[in-house]
Amino acid sequence: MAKQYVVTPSQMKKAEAMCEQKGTSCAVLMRNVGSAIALHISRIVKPCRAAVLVGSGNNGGDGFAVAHNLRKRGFSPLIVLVGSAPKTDLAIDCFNEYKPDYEAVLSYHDQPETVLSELGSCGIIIDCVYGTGFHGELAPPVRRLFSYCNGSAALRFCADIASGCNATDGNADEYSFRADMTFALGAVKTGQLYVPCSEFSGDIVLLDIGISEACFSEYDAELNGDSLASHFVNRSRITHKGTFGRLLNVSGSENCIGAAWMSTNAALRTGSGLVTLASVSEVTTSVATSLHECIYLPLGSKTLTSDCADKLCKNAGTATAILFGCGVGNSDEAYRLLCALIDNTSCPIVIDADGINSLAPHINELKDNTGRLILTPHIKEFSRLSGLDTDYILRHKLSCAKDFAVKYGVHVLLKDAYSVYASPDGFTAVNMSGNAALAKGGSGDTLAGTIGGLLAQGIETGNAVRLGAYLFGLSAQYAARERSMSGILPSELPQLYPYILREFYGIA
Ligand SMILES: NC(=O)C1=CN([C@@H]2O[C@H](COP(=O)(O)OP(=O)(O)OC[C@H]3O[C@@H](n4cnc5c(N)ncnc54)[C@H](OP(=O)(O)O)[C@@H]3O)[C@@H](O)[C@H]2O)[C@@H](O)CC1
Ligand SMILES: Nc1ncnc2c1ncn2[C@@H]1O[C@H](COP(=O)(O)OP(=O)(O)O)[C@@H](O)[C@H]1O
Repeated sequence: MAKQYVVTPSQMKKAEAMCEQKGTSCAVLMRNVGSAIALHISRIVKPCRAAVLVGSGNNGGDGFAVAHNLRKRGFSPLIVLVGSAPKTDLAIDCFNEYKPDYEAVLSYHDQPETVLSELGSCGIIIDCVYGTGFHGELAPPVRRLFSYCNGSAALRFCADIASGCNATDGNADEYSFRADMTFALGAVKTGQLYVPCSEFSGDIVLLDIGISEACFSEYDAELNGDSLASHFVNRSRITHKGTFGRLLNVSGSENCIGAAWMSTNAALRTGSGLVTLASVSEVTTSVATSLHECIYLPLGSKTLTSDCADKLCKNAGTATAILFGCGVGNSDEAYRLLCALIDNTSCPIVIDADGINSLAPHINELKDNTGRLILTPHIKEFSRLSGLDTDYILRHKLSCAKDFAVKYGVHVLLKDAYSVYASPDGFTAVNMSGNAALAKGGSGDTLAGTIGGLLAQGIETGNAVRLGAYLFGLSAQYAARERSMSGILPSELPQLYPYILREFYGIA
């Protein structure tokens, strides 16, 4: 299972050049693009009339190869030249080679009205107008074309990146092509992680086009992927519960009982040997009615206070990981409890939700052994921690997470539709598993419990955080295979972990 990357267009060019040096030409890559995209489309759409919008560069060249391969799969491809005829040698060669396969070739410049009317009878539209070479703004006629496409009932796909979007910074012309699905070619492009480009991209599917891992000498981030499953703890025969670690979960308060339930449930489902829930008695009593494998440590009533620090720290002595903060309430008391745990333990501590909020005003007081702290903020929480504006964070997620992690010596999982992990030494990875089913209260609690449960089993910190985020996202995708995303609940997802691990990775 090869590593996959997030790259800028210039880093991609270097990878393509390296690929050529290793013996695979760009002409071959372009043909690989054609077959990979056509195969993927044919798995989700029945053969139909397909409009392929092509530009004059190599993204357009991809379009000629896609049309040729769609034809082989029973589609009827209509080529629409947007702008001038193909200009690059690669694109010209592809066009000439595959010309006989096309139902027709129309020039949008010469016959705009004919093109718009023909588009109306196409079941799918594939945008191969501009790829990583796009710069500036769309010309008014192209805006008109894309507005028409964006309003049509056809299923819309993009080759590499939605036309009108900048592949480096994610800026986009407001009339950019709006895809249901974008096929990122060889690597995800950095701009696709950022709004507004991410909003034009639909689902991003990364396609292998034959550029090997070794060709990527430079990249902005690694992508979380299936290889992370190898970090899952092997359950060999001669083991006992102590073999699989002990998580102390300090979560919940009178009004947030569910946060404690969801995080504890998720931790149990990762295979953690022992999970203790420390919370106010209303929470422990309530959670105990439905989670039977957990141990409970009741601490006072209504909300957690620093009065229980001694009792908590005594219990924390045997923990192999701690989760602090889901639904504990944002207060100085919570901060003091967190400090007591940091001062009196040496295991990794996941700090989530109100743990983050109560830490935020004191972030500059963090000192020494911070390398074992894992902060899992969503964008707003990260804004509180860093003082940065949420719009700025959304457009600079990679550098924001990385700079913060390095500055404070902590691990960060900056959560969003595409979450960013950054380690204290500046390594960054992006998680793209998941879907909009996760856009619900309780997802963060479930994820925090997942990461806590994995950490407790002794998985190296960065790997545990990345594996937790990846597995959690996969569970949402798995659930959405049979059910609508709207009604899938975060609390239901951990029960899918064992199925995913068995079905996809053969993990016992
Ligand atoms: N190299 C490889 O090995 C492989 C590359 N691959 C594919 O190549 C893509 C990159 O191709 P690329 O570099 O040719 O750029 P591309 O995105 O087609 O656009 C360039 C054209 O658009 C034009 N243009 C730009 N902005 C404009 C504007 N606002 N308004 C109007 N025109 C504008 C620009 O004009 P110019 O800047 O010259 O004025 C030029 O004509 C990449 O995304 C992937 O799909 C794959 O096949 C895998 C192998
Ligand atoms: N559209 C989406 N696509 C993928 N993941 C999402 C999406 N929306 C939310 N998530 C994930 O759901 C989680 C939400 O976390 P958070 O906002 O802390 O939830 P809560 O505090 O309500 O429990 C994060 O892991 C985030 O990555």
